[in-house]
Amino acid sequence: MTEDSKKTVYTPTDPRGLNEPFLPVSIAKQIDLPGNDNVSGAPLKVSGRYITKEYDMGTSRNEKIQAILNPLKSKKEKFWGLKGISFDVFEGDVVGVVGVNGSGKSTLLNILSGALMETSGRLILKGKTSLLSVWDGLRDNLTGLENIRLKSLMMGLSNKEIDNQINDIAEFSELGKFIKQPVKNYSSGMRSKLGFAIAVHQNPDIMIIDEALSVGDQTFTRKALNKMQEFKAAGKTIFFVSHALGQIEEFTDKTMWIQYGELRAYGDTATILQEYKDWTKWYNQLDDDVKKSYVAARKQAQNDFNRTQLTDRIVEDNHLSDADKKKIARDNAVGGRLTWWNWLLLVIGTGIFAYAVYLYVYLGR
Ligand SMILES: Nc1ncnc2c1ncn2[C@@H]1O[C@H](COP(=O)(O)OP(=O)(O)OP(=O)(O)O)[C@@H](O)[C@H]1O
Repeated sequence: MTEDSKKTVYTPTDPRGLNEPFLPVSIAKQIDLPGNDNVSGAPLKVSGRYITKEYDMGTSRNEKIQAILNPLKSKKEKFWGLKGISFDVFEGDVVGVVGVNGSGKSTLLNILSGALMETSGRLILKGKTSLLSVWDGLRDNLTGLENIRLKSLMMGLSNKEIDNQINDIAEFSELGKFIKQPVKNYSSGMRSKLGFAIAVHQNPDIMIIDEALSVGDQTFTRKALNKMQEFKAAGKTIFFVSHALGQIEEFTDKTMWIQYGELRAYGDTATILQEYKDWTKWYNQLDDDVKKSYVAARKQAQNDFNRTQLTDRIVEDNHLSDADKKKIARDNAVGGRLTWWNWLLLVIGTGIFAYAVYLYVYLGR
C-alpha cells in the first residue's frame, strides 16, 4: 500500500461551503463572500481562507540583536506551523480536529480563539469565542478562584456577573478546597477541570476545546461531554481537538484532519476518521528509518515554505490571472514584510521628519 493510493489532499467531502470559489486574499480582505449560509440555511460562524502561521525558530541572543540592528541581512530560521488552511464552519457544527503531534491543531485553535495572530489569510469569526485548553490561559501564581475572576473579566463579564456565578463555577470544577490554592499546585487533571468549568460558564457562541478532556478522570470527562452535548443541542459551534478518536467519533459530526501544517481532509467524521486511521496504519507499517525520513521531509517542507509558494497555490486553486498574482504578491496580508517600495517611503518619510526637526531646532530659535 502506498501513501498516494490513500491520498485525499483537501477533500471537499462536505459540499457546504468548501466548494465555494476562493477569492484572492487581497480582494477577499475587502469584501465578504457571497452566500455565507450553507445549503440548509445554517449561518456561517467561522470562515478561514489560506490561514498561515509562520514561527521564528529559537534564535540565540546574538542573532536576535543582529536581527534588530540589521533586519535586511538577518536570516532567521522560519517554520510554517500552518501553510494556508481554508475551511468553513456553520452554526451548530461540532468539528473534531485530528492529526499527529505537531501537525498544527493547537496553532489553528489558538488563532481562532485570538490567543495567537495568524501570519496571513482571511479569518471571519461571528460570535464570542472561548478557548478551553489545559495548558494555556490559567495563571500559575493565582488561586483557582482568582483565575475564575481574571478569565471572566477577560471575557467581558462585569464584577456583578462574576459574583453571581463564581460559586457555580467552583462547584462544577469539583476542586473543593483546592479552589483556594494556587494553580501551580494543581495536577493537569485539576487544571483541566478548572479550565472547563470556567469556559462553559462563559456561554460562548463558539467553543474551542483543545485536548482538555484527555487528562481528566472518567467521571469528570463524562460530565464534561454531557455539558458539551447541551451546548450542541443549543446550536453552539464547537471545535474539539483530541487524540481520543472514540470521543471524536461520539461527539462530532465533521472532522478536520491537519497534517504537517495543511488541511489534508475535512468532511463528515466517519469518512475522515476512516481516512486518518488508514493513513496511521500505513505509516505504522513503515520501517523506522523510512518513518524518520518521511517526517523529516515534511518538516523540512514546513521550514522551506514561503510566500511565493502560497501565492502560487492561491493562483492555481482559483485560476487567477497574472495581474491578480502580482496583486496578491504585493498584498501585505500575504507579504507582511517590507517591500523595496515600503523601504523607499520609509526613507523619504524619515528624511522629511529629520528636515522638519532641523528647521524647528536651528531656524526656530
Ligand atoms: N512558538 C513556536 N515557535 C516555533 N515553533 C512552534 C511554536 N509553537 C508551535 N510550533 C511548532 O508548530 C508545529 C505545530 O504545533 P502545534 O502545537 O500547533 O501542533 P499540535 O498539532 O497541536 O500538536 P500536539 O498534538 O502535539 O498538541 C510544531 O512543529 C511545533 O513545534
